[in-house]
Amino acid sequence: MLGSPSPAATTDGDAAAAVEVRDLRKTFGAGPAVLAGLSFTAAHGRVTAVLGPNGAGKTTTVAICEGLQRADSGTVRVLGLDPVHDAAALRPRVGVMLQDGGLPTGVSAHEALAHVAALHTDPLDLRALSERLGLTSFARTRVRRLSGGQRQRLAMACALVGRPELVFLDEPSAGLDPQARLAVWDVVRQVRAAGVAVVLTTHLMEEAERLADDVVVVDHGRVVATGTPAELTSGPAALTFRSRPGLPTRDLARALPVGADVDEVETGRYAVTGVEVDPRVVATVTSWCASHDVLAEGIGPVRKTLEDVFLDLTGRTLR
Ligand SMILES: Nc1ncnc2c1ncn2[C@@H]1O[C@H](COP(=O)(O)OP(=O)(O)OP(=O)(O)O)[C@@H](O)[C@H]1O
Repeated sequence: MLGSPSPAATTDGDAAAAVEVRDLRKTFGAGPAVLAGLSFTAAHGRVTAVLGPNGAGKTTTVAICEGLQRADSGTVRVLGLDPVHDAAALRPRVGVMLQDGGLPTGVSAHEALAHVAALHTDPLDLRALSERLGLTSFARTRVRRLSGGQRQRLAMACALVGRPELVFLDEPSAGLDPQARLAVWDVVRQVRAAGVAVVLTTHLMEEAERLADDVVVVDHGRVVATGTPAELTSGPAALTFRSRPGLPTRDLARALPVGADVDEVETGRYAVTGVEVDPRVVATVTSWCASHDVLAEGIGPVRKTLEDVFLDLTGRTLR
């Protein structure tokens, strides 16, 4: 099976987390704290997606877990080991896909992958892996001539070829076309099914929603929410409907139970929030519309998406 961890690999107890990060703090020079007490765990055999606005500290956190950077304080255990002191022991057990690829540029894509495979005792079958990730059509192309998306896929193959127990994927589908993205998601699901822990960063809410078992939302160097996508989006639904623009929303809110808010969320689209959407609330909105000669179309409850939750947690201001 694609991605089955090397039989030679040993796991430090199933109960222990694959990654355990406690109270990480990091400041670069005289700048503000990039990590301000960040803690999370990632479990074996699950996909953990780390989300956060630009500059939130995701890449820095992952780089510390990979042993590429050091925190000022806090603890990190990766497969029960210290990523800096135990780097040699972790190297064959952890796959890393960096945002900038970190690949040799003067060799062909196939040579680069074969080189990484040769560093491992029981690498995956290169042909099967290349086919899964669609590398075959550019296997003879020099890495420096690859497109961004081709390079991404090659970097992912290099991260997986050694049958790691844990793999870090930094924005694995950034810049990929829809076909390649689906191929990458399939591969992630396969390695998870083989028991591999996957920690990925992403800006794609759809990716997190469809792929992640656990989501960690980071902002300003701290974790602001964790949970499964279902848990994070399980809050009360909004009642939405379409009608003519400019309805007197305050007047409608006054007709509803205390705590209800009514907003025109986009031109001619309204959302009632702040109250449980029950039949009485729907009836109140409908009868208010009737008494104001307002036709409400498509009225019904709508659950929050992960993007709604993300924007609620991290705000709408550009970073
Ligand atoms: N080597 C460095 N020297 C100085 N500042 C740095 C360094 N590396 C990261 N930073 C700063 O740390 C902050 C967090 O960066 P990081 O790359 O971890 O964010 P991120 O959440 O991965 O963002 P993005 O989504 O844009 O990739 C940023 O403000 C960045 O400028």
